[in-house]
Amino acid sequence: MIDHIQIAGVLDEAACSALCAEIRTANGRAAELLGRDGQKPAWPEIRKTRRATVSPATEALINAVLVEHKPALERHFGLALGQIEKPQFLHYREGDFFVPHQDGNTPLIHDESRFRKVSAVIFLNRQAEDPSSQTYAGGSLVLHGHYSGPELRVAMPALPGTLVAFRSETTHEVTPVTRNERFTVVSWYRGA
Ligand SMILES: O=C(O)CCC(=O)C(=O)O
Ligand SMILES: [Fe+2]
Repeated sequence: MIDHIQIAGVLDEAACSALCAEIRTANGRAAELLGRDGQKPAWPEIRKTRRATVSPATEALINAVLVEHKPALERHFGLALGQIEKPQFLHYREGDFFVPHQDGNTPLIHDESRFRKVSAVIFLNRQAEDPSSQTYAGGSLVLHGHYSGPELRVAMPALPGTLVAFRSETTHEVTPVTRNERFTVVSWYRGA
């Protein structure tokens, strides 16, 4: 079992569509590793995605959603959560991906990421194999089981408006997008 939680409907379909449109047209840049402002772009063999700069109102909307669902995550993971990191608004185009990685909370790495306890991803559009202008193919968020256990890979269903959260030390990846564009918002809850 890979500890995670899915909460459907944190944003409605209209809000998801509006967000996708805003991310697509907003200024953006190659996303970094760790998401630190001013950091040099990630090596393209590790992470390839565009990070958009959205309006303050949109950022406030997402912050409110992340705050609203914090108690459910605290109950699920049995953790007291504190600060929420600045959300990232991600736009994956064909060929974009993020190799298997951990977001933080690993005792081996002593950087900002050690404060991250729970990672959250909000899906903004739908993954589907049959072509439609509204959906994308590939681009699965796949959680990996702990290396010490049986080999386990669990793809998260990408439903617009669904929030998926997992412990930040969980290895996960985004497989390459093979058709169209994928939109997500990601953020991290730190320990209280
Ligand atoms: O876009 C996603 O589904 C996840 C991205 C991710 O793993 C990250 O930004 O650390
Ligand atoms: Fe991640």
